[in-house]
Amino acid sequence: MTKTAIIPDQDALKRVGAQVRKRLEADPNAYKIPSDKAEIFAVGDFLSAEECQRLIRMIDQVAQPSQLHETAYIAKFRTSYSGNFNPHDPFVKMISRRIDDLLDMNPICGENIQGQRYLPGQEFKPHNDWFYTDQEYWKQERKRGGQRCWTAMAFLNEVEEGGHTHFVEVGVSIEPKPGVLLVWNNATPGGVPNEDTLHAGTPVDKGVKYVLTKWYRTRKHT
Ligand SMILES: O=C(O)CCC(=O)C(=O)O
Ligand SMILES: [Fe+2]
Repeated sequence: MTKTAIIPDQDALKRVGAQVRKRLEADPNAYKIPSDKAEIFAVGDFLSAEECQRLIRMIDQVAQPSQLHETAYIAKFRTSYSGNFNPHDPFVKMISRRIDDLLDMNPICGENIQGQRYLPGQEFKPHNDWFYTDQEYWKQERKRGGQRCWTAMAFLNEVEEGGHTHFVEVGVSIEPKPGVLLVWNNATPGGVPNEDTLHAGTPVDKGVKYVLTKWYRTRKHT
């Protein structure tokens, strides 16, 4: 007897994949990283130096109270500080909309933008941004917008040493450059969560690293 695996949100992943790909491929500012394993694009100067500074200050403000807490977390899976920006802040809204427009993504599918700060020694170990649909948490996430389709991540500063975004299976390691936005499809063109999007924020060896991340769902995020 043959068994056909059901891939949750496959049709939507396929459709949104095609929509965003079309937009990015037509954008002269979006550089496609050569790979047949995953669709990854880089957009230079997506954020101005002033915008990066302002976002860094916002991350520092929200990160302050958890500083003691976060040093105790070193050596775990995701050792950086992370927190949501205020989604009602006009400046955050403007940046968020600009990302929606760049990707031609429906704004209702976007999660709140997250800020992250990595101090020396901190990292985000290899992971996929898409959800494992055989896990307990999927029961919730399925109802909250479903599978994650695209990720947009911006580097906000120069890091003295380390802190790359390393796509382990694709074999590319991207060095933080302020204002650069990385965008990738978490699924294959056929709408299946793509194992080859496995990526890490490698340990910061020297300096501090600030990034923002916006994940998109295939359906309305709630
Ligand atoms: O900091 C990085 O380079 C990676 C961040 C990341 O993977 C994420 O926010 O999902
Ligand atoms: Fe990630």
